[in-house]
Amino acid sequence: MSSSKEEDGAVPAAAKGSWAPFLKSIASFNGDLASLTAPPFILSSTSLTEYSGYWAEHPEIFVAPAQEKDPQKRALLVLKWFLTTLKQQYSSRNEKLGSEKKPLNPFLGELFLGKWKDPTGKIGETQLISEQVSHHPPVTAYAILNEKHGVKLEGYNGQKASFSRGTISVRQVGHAKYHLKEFDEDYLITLPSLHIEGIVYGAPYVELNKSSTIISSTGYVAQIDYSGKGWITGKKNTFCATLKKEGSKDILYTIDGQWSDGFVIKEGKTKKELETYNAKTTEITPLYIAPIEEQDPLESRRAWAKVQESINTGDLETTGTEKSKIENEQRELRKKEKEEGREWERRYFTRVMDDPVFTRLAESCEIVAEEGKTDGIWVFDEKKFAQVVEKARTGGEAKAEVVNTAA
Ligand SMILES: CC(C)CCC[C@@H](C)[C@H]1CC[C@H]2[C@@H]3[C@@H](O)C=C4C[C@@H](O)CC[C@]4(C)[C@H]3CC[C@]12C
Repeated sequence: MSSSKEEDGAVPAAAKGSWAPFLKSIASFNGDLASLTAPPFILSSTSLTEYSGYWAEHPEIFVAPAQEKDPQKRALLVLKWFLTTLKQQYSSRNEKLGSEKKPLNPFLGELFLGKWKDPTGKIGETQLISEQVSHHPPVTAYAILNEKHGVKLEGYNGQKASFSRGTISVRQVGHAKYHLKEFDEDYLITLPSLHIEGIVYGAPYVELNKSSTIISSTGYVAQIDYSGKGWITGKKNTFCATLKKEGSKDILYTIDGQWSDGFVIKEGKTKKELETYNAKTTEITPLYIAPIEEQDPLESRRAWAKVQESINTGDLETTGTEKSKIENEQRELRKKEKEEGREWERRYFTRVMDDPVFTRLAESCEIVAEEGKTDGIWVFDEKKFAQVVEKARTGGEAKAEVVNTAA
């Protein structure tokens, strides 16, 4: 874990009294991030269901592999896309809001829906479907679809946390699958574990740990090793990735850099520089979502509207009251379901015990055993999706759209 003097005094003066008791409380933390009572200045008004959108904030990079005929170069483009998502996933709150924040804990069935439009017509529309498929333990499932290029990303994500030596360590449970229709090609993406730095200074930020992997059905394996700023050497958010053919020691490509800053792609043998990527200057495409009044009552921004407004204005009393209203409503729903002997029907996802694509690709890495612990695998249910699309079509629910301006 790193430390620096510049982080001293990061806790806002008015909040200083609440940070020490918070530090004490996390020392006896039980691993359930949702149950952490964080001081108000560290609360975000964004629900965790929104985080699924970080996978495709550069739609042109998301669909680029679909336009590449060479399987080796395609595997490289998938790795490149994955690396470009890291800045958004893990440091965007820090940059926008001044520090990492604690997101709103989504309720079961919560939805976050949107699309990235494409006025050029070259990329086509990319659609986001994110749904909270479990509340205890919290699990968010997502699908990101681009019909024009036949690209589909689906996955799910939960977190297991622990506290030791002044930091919160988080292991991500779940995985993502990237599918290219034209080549009938799949990529299994494992999720990096992370820890929160800067907690003692009241300026939390995320650092990624160890390594993660991308395995393709065409036999390419990418390994990404993460490291951070140490006491003496190293830069924050550093990584070093390699792409190899499965079973071979030859490195086809290397990609090195800082995921929050930029990286360089080089050819393995010759070390010839092929491309550089600047994470700071590459603009994101804003997600378009329906205006609140036209959203489904289960959609995140509509359901949490009052809580979000009160967090943003610092009205703690209303935050508490409005949050309790949602929690009580949820408790009532679960009670009723139990009495009636039924389970909440997920709108877009289904839990399966065996996913052939996952099993085939996971065989060559260590994640199979881990997945067993998640009590099944959440998959995007095309049938359910088709039914929702049909219902919207016949019901004539044309939704107007606005730019997503939230932090
Ligand atoms: C700030 C701290 C004191 C409270 C703890 C907040 C904790 C629950 C947050 C902090 C970072 C969050 C990660 C976030 O970095 C990015 C992602 C990637 C996304 O695809 C899935 C969610 C996840 C893992 C967030 C989970 C909630 C975390 C750990």
